[in-house]
Amino acid sequence: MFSVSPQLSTWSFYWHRESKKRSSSSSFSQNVQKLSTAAEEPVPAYFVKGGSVGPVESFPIAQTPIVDLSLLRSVSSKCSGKEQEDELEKLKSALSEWGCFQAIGHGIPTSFLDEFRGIAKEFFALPVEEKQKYARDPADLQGHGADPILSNEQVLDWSKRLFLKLLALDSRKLKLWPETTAEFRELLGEYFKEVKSVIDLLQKAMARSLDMEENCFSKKYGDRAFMAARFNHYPPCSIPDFVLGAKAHSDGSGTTVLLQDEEVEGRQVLKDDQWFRVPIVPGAFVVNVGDQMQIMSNGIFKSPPHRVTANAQNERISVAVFYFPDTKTEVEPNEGSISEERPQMYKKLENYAAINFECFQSGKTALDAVRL
Ligand SMILES: O=C(O)CCC(=O)C(=O)O
Ligand SMILES: [Fe+2]
Repeated sequence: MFSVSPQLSTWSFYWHRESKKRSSSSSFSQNVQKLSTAAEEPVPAYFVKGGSVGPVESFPIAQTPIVDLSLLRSVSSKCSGKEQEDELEKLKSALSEWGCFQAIGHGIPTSFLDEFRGIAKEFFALPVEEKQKYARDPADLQGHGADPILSNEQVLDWSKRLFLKLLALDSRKLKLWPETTAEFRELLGEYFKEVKSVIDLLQKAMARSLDMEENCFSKKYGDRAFMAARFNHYPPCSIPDFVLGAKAHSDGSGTTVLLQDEEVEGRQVLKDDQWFRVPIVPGAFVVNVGDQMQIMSNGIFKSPPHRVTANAQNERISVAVFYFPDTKTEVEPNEGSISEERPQMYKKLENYAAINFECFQSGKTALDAVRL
């Protein structure tokens, strides 16, 4: 029905090891990019398998819950214990039914989010030669460009990305942080701090919503947790029904926090074999569970397949921040999520990104491969 590919950032851990093997497919990639940019028309390498995706309007709108993060902070004069319990319940049902929700009440001013989107738009609007200064090296994952191409059969995404690591601090490659707009570096540094504190709050709230010790998830991320930002740019596309801005995938992260375009829709989420359009909620983040949180919660929280449709008239941007456990910490279902009715579903594992990558190469789904 759909294929789930590993989220791009999970490839980073394998990039150096695998890059030598891929010189022929990376020249294929460059040729495809040149061809499609020159003609501004998607070439067949972008066509989704199985024909038309269908007109976007034919998909229902997702009634994903809206969770107010201000009610999840420790009980204060702002809310009663009962209000907090209700919001935790809403969070739990959102993550177990949809695997995602719209987060409001995060405390980050809308004006700051608008400014942040603005610098992303400014970057993508730069002339090709300017963006080239921040190009992804074929042997690396950080920088600007298209997704790495691992095989000639891979269907390409109608998008360009700027991928930058944020954590561990020593993995940042500042020379790839654009200097083209004066504030880019400063705003990204600020955005990182804000989103990190939202994620820290969420890890605790997710644990509490399952009646578990509030640090049981966060401590699994280890001393060298991995965090990265992916700025996505989806240009207009002349044949939107036959091309995807991002093909169906689940994120290999623990948690992903996404800032959507403020005007142009495009994200879809899969629930009960049906694709739904994710609406734009002004000032909200879309938060989704990644595969590793599905494992840590013993399958209670779902890592939802999602994708991005193409648009004939408008460009779209989004910024995803992924938070991953340290590759060396052991990830396994938390004890509190295992019971007689819900026996342990997943193995204890290290470096899920590696497993995800190997599975992708052999056409398997990583979450299935790590199931007991
Ligand atoms: O642009 C979007 O809405 C989704 C992007 C996404 O799924 C990703 O970057 O992993
Ligand atoms: Fe994603």
